[in-house]
Amino acid sequence: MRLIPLQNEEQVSKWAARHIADRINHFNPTRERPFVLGLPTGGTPLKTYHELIKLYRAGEVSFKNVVTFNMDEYVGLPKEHPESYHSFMYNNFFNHIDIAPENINILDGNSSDHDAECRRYEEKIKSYGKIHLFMGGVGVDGHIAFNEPGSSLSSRTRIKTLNENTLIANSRFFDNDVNKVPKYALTIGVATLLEAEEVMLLITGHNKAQALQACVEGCVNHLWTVSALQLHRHALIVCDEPATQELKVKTVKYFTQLEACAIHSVL
Ligand SMILES: O=P(O)(O)OC[C@H]1O[C@](O)(CO)[C@@H](O)[C@@H]1O
Repeated sequence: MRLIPLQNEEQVSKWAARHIADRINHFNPTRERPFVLGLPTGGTPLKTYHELIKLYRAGEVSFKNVVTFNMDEYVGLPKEHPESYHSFMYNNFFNHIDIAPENINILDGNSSDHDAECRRYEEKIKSYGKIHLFMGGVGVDGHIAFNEPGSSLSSRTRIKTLNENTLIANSRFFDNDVNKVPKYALTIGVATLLEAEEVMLLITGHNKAQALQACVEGCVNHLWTVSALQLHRHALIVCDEPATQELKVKTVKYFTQLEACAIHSVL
């Protein structure tokens, strides 16, 4: 695991956007051999999307030969709803870059057969071989994608019931009315995420400090599904100072020193 402790959200988003652009450029994708990028929604990655758009406009990265897979989508919310993850992704990212529409993959939360939709998604990922880089965030309770506490660490893409913490946290996007938040979502599984070649999580803010601690210092535990990242060969956590509040000083120092002198293998 690499932990990149930075000062603030702005530094986190610039670092993460630069990392994604570097990975794409180093891969040198073509139509026949695209770069496959996994993407999240939520408040945390918003600034990273802004930074990626800036890099695209500056000619420093192109998404022409990039295929994307989103982590999750609410069940039963029309695609056109302003809070659907479809709307989020198009409004905040896809409409501003040169990605081909046919290269965008988002789970359909309105399909008539959710199990079949989840199987189709897994198959589609497999058809590209693997996801090269999956960016993610984390819930206050340590969930990755919508893998709520207690989710199997070997789970695949499926329908999940959202727990009360998540409904309350996400009610900020639904007029602060918890009853307006969809109760279910389709989500990639923990195992689906772990199969990506590299996983980069953005963890910012005081309210994510316990999740970061569980991820870096805790035991691998299904109650904090983010801790499954410890099983990944190339897990990368980019965090700000407020998120490190629950980590030991020794832990932060250790990872800071490592970054100062490490030689990173090329994936
Ligand atoms: O960044 P936020 O808004 O705190 O969201 C936390 C997490 O909740 C989810 O939206 C649920 O999937 C994740 O994708 C996200 O990382």
